[in-house]
Amino acid sequence: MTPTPETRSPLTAAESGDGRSGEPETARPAALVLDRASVAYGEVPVLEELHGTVYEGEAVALIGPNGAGKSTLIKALLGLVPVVRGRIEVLGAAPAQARRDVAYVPQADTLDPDFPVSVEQVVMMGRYRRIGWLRRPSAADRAEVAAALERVGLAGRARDRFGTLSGGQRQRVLLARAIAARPRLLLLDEPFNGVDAVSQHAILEAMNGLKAQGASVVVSTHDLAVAHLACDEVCLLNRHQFGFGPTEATLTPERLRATYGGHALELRGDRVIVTQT
Ligand SMILES: Nc1ncnc2c1ncn2[C@@H]1O[C@H](COP(=O)(O)OP(=O)(O)OP(=O)(O)O)[C@@H](O)[C@H]1O
Repeated sequence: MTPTPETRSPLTAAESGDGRSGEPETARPAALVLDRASVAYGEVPVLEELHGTVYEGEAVALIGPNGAGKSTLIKALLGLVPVVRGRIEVLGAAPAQARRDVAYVPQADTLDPDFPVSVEQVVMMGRYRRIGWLRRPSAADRAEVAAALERVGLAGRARDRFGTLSGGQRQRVLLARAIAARPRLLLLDEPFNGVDAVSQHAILEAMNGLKAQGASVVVSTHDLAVAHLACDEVCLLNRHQFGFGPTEATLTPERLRATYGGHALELRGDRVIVTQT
């Protein structure tokens, strides 16, 4: 018998938690299809045999230890790291072809806080792909920027210098920049790292708002509460896939322990704490 894609994962199909291994439950188009995909920077794949689907208007949490390959998967969705086996489809196209409709908020804040630029100017950067670099932003572009800032709870800070904001607020500005691009798919790499509770709440609200508008979200996180509060699906990763499916059914202590492999792991409330590496 030819093994199903799930049985090639470290856990069997039944264990993998893919509650949707049969036909999709929804008629909505797929935003993201992983079809036994392996991803590699060079010869040796960093990620192998990923398999699952995320539909439009849904969010998926990528959960796994440091070095599991979460950022690599996000880069593969942007077409920056090659798929060497299988297939990844983003918004019905190859990842590199879908870039116009995908927005990305990277893990580390790559914008120098000392760079003399206002919050509004940072968010306007998200519009340039649509406006073109040579045209001046229109009133409609400024309205988009204002709406994006409103969505992340920073409506009153448009004129402030970016560098004067707290780390959590800067993260929200970068999220607003991504929202202003009107993405159909938003990729967030560890957006909650080192972020205060108010910013965390604002980011979650913004994610839910985008989903309500039909956009899809991929978010890497160590925080299981994020998965429960804002994600329909989880993808448990540690070089292989240890589960992909509806959040409640997939996030079991057994699967989390398997995902975190050789690390001593504690589940404190909704957080995964790696106590020993
Ligand atoms: N540009 C690169 N070239 C070669 N290998 C890389 C490159 N970037 C990352 N890797 C390797 O790929 C593996 C997965 O790294 P990745 O950053 O995707 O993990 P992660 O799950 O995002 O971890 P973290 O939570 O620490 O950011 C690691 O072994 C890493 O060393």
